[in-house]
Amino acid sequence: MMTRFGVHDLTVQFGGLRALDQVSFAVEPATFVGLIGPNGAGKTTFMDAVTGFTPATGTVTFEGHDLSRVPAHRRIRTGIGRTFQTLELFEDLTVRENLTAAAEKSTWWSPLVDLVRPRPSRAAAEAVEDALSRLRIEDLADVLPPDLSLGQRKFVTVARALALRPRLLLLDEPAAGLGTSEALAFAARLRELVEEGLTIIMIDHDMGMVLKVCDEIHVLDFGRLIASGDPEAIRQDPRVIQAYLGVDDDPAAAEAAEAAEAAVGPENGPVR
Ligand SMILES: Nc1ncnc2c1ncn2[C@@H]1O[C@H](COP(=O)(O)OP(=O)(O)OP(=O)(O)O)[C@@H](O)[C@H]1O
Repeated sequence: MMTRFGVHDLTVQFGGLRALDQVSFAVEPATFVGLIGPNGAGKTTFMDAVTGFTPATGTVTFEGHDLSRVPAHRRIRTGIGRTFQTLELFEDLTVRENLTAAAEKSTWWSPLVDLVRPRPSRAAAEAVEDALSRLRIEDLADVLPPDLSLGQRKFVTVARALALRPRLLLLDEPAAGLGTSEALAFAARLRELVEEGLTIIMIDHDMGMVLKVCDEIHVLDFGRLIASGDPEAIRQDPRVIQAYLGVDDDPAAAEAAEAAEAAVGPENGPVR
């Protein structure tokens, strides 16, 4: 089977700080990948390097193509989508209009097209309806963002990324701020997208959730990949436990360590 996505020796240097240090791994299609690590480990930098938002050395390959020299806006067109930690939507546009704005791939001639045909293309309109139905949020199509709950906003943010029909989706803390059960329900919906063929790489601080829904997990610490494996292997990996327990003056790390410990029980196997 062709590897859908891979990074090799991916490295990002910010002045004297090596935020990402020779990270290499491959991801097979339709896999749910978790990317975890303590604060400042380099997780967001990884997403930025993959999508071309930050300069990096090493290689990024996707579906047989080397994207390393491809600029950020063109990487999106190759089928890589992402969400950001901030949930910014156009607050005076409805959910459907927000998705449509994202789905319309702009080109140098699109302002001219807008003059003669100021309506979404059929392909974009279809992609929007498809994204709404895949996340089962058709009922939110005409709602304005200020009227959305936090949980609904999370779904809309993912739907907006789906409206560009990505085959690989990078999610940066998509469930942040949700309560445990709401986060798990949200992750279960993401899991369904993976079952339908989408590949997802998700950053999240909620170690318990990542261990429950992901097929494989990569752990970063100080920019280095310190462990890779399935949830069971990650649970038991001493370097992972050390990375989380080692930074005990960091409340988020302490919280993650507690979640990791709580997730060790046999009743916490992966949900499928
Ligand atoms: N533009 C930048 N310039 C300089 N240093 C940066 C820049 N962006 C990130 N860093 C540093 O790079 C390191 C990795 O940051 P990054 O945001 O990728 O970590 P993270 O794992 O996503 O952390 P968090 O869990 O807090 O979001 C940190 O030490 C951060 O301070």
